[in-house]
Amino acid sequence: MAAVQTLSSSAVPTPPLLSASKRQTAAGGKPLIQVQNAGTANKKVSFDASKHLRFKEPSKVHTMAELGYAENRGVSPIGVSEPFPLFSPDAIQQMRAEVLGDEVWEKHQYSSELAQCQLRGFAPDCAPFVYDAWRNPEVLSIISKIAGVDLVPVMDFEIGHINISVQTEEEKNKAMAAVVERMNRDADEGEDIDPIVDWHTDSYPFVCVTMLSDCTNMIGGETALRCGNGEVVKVRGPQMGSAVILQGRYIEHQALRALGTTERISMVTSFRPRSSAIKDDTVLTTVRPISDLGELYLQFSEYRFEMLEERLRDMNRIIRDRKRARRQFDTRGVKQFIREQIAFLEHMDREIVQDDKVKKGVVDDSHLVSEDLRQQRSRKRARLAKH
Ligand SMILES: O=C(O)CCC(=O)C(=O)O
Ligand SMILES: [Fe+2]
Repeated sequence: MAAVQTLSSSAVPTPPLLSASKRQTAAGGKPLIQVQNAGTANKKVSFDASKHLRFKEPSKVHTMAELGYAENRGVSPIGVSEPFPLFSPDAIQQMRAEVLGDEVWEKHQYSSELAQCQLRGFAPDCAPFVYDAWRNPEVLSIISKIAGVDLVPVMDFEIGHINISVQTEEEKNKAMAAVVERMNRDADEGEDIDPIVDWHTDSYPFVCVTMLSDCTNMIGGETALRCGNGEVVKVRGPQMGSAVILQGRYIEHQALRALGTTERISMVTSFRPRSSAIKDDTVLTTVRPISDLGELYLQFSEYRFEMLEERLRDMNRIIRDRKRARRQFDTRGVKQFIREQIAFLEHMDREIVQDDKVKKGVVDDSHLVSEDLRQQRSRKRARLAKH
């Protein structure tokens, strides 16, 4: 097992293993979660960047090169940022009130092998504040500057994806006791067997992970990243109102389990480059089994077809301009362009899997790049099958 280092300077203890623990989440029902401090959230508030932003630059961003990856692996040389303050406490309360409303839990809750409880696709209908926040030009400009590339939300369905982990006070204490007991037995295999979100690469180029829970007493809860050389490093998780930006399509990562708190609710919004000229390696592997398929396929097709329209228009302009300038037709260049667009369409055809072939909650292994993580996953499957 590779050594684990911490990228951040702050001393965050490693969340150790819990042998037989089962994180309690809302599988099916809505847990009791404190939604608001008296009154704020009942008022309908519109997102206003001048009131709701508390942005401060991250202390550091780590490049792909620093993580041991080639600079041209992704769509930007930036790999991951340290956590940075983004939204005001009022904004977070407003987001919590929208996200934790009954309608969202009834209509938009999903669960998969990778993560036990997620809320998805609710923002346009049920969470106008969340929806507007992530489409706000000032917010997009902040995210883009840190990411090193101009970004837009990948599609409406992915605005405000929520990962939920909740436990009662009693479960929290039990989990802590189990960890202490395990540490005494010194049985650290270096593997978090009950992470909040297991090892994966994201389906989309960039994510912004925003914390909606109070993490003052949280132990763990960081993001583990796998470097180019196989080493595992950790980035400090964000505090309430803070965020982390990660080029998650190109870096295997895992959201480590959090101890010492009764809830960890994170909001993960996914982004793609604004420019249609930049490659779009988006896949639907991790999201197909936890989505309204019709909605996901429609939005994926819509933005990819728009990209294609723009690319074709741009290419037409180029060939007409050459003609006007009395230059020869660029046969080689145009053929290359055609091949790239064929590959672009073939990629779409592969990602849009027939509805009856998609199993709810079941993710295959194509989101894992490294052989040892694939093996770790099959060991875990075997272990779960026994219980
Ligand atoms: O909850 C988090 O910290 C983010 C987890 C993650 O990597 C994901 O949802 O893709
Ligand atoms: Fe992720």
